[in-house]
Amino acid sequence: MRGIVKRFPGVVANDHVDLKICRGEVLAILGENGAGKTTLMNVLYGLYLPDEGEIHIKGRKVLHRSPRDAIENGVGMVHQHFTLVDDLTVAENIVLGAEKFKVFYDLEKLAKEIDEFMKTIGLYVDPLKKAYELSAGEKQKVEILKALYRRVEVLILDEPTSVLSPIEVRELFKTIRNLKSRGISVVFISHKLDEVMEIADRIVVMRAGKVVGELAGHEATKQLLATLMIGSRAVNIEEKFGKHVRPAGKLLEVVDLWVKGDRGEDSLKAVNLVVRKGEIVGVAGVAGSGQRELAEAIYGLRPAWRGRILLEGKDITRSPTAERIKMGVSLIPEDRLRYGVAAELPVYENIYLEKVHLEGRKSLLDRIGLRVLDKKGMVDYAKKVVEKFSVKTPSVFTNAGKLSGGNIQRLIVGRELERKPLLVIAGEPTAGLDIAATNFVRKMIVEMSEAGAGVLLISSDLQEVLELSDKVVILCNGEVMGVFRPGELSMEEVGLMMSCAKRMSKEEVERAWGT
Ligand SMILES: Nc1ncnc2c1ncn2[C@@H]1O[C@H](COP(=O)(O)OP(=O)(O)OP(=O)(O)O)[C@@H](O)[C@H]1O
Repeated sequence: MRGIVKRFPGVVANDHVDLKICRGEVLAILGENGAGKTTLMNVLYGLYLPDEGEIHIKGRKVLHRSPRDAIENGVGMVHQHFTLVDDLTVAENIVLGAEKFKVFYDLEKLAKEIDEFMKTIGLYVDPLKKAYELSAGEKQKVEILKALYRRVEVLILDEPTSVLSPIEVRELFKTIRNLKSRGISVVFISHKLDEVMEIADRIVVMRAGKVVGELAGHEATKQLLATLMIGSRAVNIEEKFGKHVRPAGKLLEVVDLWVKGDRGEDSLKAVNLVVRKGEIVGVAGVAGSGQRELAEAIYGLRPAWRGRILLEGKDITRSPTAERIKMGVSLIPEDRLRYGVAAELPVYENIYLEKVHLEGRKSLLDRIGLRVLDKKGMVDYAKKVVEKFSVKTPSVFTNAGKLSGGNIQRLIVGRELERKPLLVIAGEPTAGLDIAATNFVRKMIVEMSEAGAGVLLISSDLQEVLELSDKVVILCNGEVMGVFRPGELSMEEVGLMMSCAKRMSKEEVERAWGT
């Protein structure tokens, strides 16, 4: 890629970028939120036409007007948000849209063909499973297989590990090494320095739309990478967050909670849970163990068919979400693009969304159902949140969907924390955030708890859960496997519980909640 320039209203996302990708290498692209990584790869993948610059593949100048052009030229991309069709099988998803795909086909024959294809690649998912039955790791495998089926030679993975459990990350790395040995080039976008240093042959660092540094994987140190990414500003890459407050009375109590998942299965079974004022309770588990359903049930987005949810002793099991918000419950949803923002609304309206519930019915007009919004007040408030949480956006009038992934996350975290909730349900609050923003959000969460709020911290980053939480609960298959304080169990025991291979007795769990 030579001299790539891509401008959006108010920002130069890529500012004369040169980038070389060699055959059979793993190239990592690092950079702070909004540095321009995804834009550059979207240009390569034909999602955006650059304003200036050229792309050459194997010495030939190409023009990628659409992903179809890119795929034809051997470039594939797996986005952070998967694009599989839920109701189709793995085999159908892999061939869907490929040139060889026919409208009429024999599913069994197709499955057999795909079965063989997967075996030659060394990457396997049951071809007859429906996409909705797959775990995040399996979905990602299917996305990779989909690209490989189209014979791509360059595979772009945008933050591929942010949705994976530690075991799935190991598997992905095995896959990447396997692809490399077959001469396929992998572009790896990530914020996790350990992962980048482990897997990358070469690392390119971007800052404010420009490439500011390049080094070989084996030369990299965390400090070096952080300095390149952030420039002269100092950043503490291993910042620790100690908590100095003792949890007080019960804030949230979940009693014998049973909740159905999207497919009617029991995704939470007899879950008991207590969050005290000033306490951070971490929820750990392999993705898809019931974490999302737990968050949604407490926030009122998913009904409980058995059990009770109490907030400060008041039964809110059947209360609508709006009422829970008024009572001080706040949610940072894990699927931020789908549930976190209204992409077509400007930043300021997104920030104000929940405050509308909070302010109640003030005027007469309000009471007859006509709400008068104070636009200047909304804009001023949004500006304050944007500044405090360093949301990078051309202005508060820009549509939220136009922000980079990390900046959307900052917006949501800012909106939720700024209204000083009583209970914060934080789903993957630091996924996709750069080092500075991760530190900032962790610090905010600790500060909120120190100010007396209760926090339910749901995170697939086990290190994060162990570091921040007063107590940790492990979910597997929708059941509580254990409750403990960080340090009380070995990592091995934690791992066994995460895979349902070990569970604490009922009495032990009850005792742990009681303390
Ligand atoms: N479709 C778009 N319209 C307007 N602005 C955009 C669009 N896509 C990206 N931008 C802007 O371009 C800049 C670079 O965004 P990009 O998504 O490439 O960053 P990134 O390095 O991938 O960040 P992150 O780590 O947060 O995902 C940001 O300021 C973003 O707001």
